[in-house]
Amino acid sequence: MTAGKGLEGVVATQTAISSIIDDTLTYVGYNIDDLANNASFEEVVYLLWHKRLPKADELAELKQQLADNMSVPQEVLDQFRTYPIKNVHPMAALRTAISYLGLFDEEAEEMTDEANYRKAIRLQAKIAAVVTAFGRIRKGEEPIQPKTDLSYAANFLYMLSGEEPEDIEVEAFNKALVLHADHELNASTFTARVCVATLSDIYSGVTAAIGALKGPLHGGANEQVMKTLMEIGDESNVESVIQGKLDNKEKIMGFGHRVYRQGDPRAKHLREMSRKLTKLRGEEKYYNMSVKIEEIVTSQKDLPPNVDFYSASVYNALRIDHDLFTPIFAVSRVSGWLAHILEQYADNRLIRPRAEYVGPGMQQYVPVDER
Ligand SMILES: CC(=O)SCCNC(=O)CCNC(=O)[C@H](O)C(C)(C)COP(=O)(O)OP(=O)(O)OC[C@H]1O[C@@H](n2cnc3c(N)ncnc32)[C@H](O)[C@@H]1OP(=O)(O)O
Ligand SMILES: O=C([O-])CC(=O)C(=O)O
Repeated sequence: MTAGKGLEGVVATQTAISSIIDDTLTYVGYNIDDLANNASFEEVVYLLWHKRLPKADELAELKQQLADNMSVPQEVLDQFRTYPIKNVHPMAALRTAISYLGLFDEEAEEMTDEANYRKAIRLQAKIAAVVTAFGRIRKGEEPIQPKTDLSYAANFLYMLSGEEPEDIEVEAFNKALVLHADHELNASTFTARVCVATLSDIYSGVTAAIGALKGPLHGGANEQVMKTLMEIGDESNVESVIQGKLDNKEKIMGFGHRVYRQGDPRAKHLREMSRKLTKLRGEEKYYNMSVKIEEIVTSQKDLPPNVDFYSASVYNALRIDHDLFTPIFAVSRVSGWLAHILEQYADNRLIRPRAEYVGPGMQQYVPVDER
């Protein structure tokens, strides 16, 4: 029997990295609420890659390795200045940059566990530098070198703005990174696993995953949520704009989910961060508009917000350009992609399902001048 068009409900592999059971999300058995409230992003990276939480010295070592590996070859930065068209989307630039980075990695084709782990560290470190450098270079600003004494979350914000972030900004950004790190067999992770199951290399797997994350039905939704908030503009317009979209059968970005039915457990953490940060900035309208949208969509369509919905107003309050929201998702999710890539290599089988043929029956070839 043919599976549903979107493979809904199909269990395509086994994983020990994360699970969604009865709308509860866990990373290696730890509830996402616990991790969001307590863990640093670096701890989560370690957890996903080693399937256990790090001891203090192991965490310190990983933090050091990430900080030490953030520099990016000059050639990768220089190519950001060469695009023939204006307004290249940062996800397109990121996809190219990660693929290009592979050309500077002496171990790119080395398939041992040790080499793959070293590449995972390099990719996790460099992706933050790539996204922040692109965000600056396109505005005519120079990239900023990371500070080795800052956390991963703080370094990202520092490399983007050039200013050391406040504690609350680091808290919000760290939480967002923790919440986006992994999510079972979502579309981009599945893409990464399919790619490396051919025994292709890590750079190919991550590049493919970035392409899948870019779309607005997946990671690209966070930028679209901000677009909706900007279009609404003012709290008084929420009802008319959202009702208009629903009447037109348009999707409201940041709502609905393929797996969650009662709601995405990550959304409440981002909602609370959005409340706090927008208040601090005197920009409560983005939070208030979001809450109103949630009320309308939940009551009319019975669709709760997903992780992308409140992350938009959080990143906006962190003064991040709207088209960098999805690259930030990739900065976090690469940790999950890498964990899944390593898990796939460890027990590999080519992923190659079948398709049910629904085209014409047998036909006779007719030469072109007789057609
Ligand atoms: C990190 C992430 O990837 S989270 C998801 C991010 N994506 C988005 O926020 C984009 C908006 N949401 C969507 O497009 C969808 O909810 C998806 C793609 C996430 C999940 O889609 P599916 O599991 O395929 O749900 P499906 O499309 O079957 O939706 C069921 C019904 O709800 C409707 N629906 C689903 N999402 C929305 C939405 N955001 N706004 C309005 N209606 C919606 C569908 O139109 C459909 O209605 P119908 O039965 O009358 O045709
Ligand atoms: O799991 C999914 O389909 C999408 C999602 O929420 C994620 O990737 O975080």
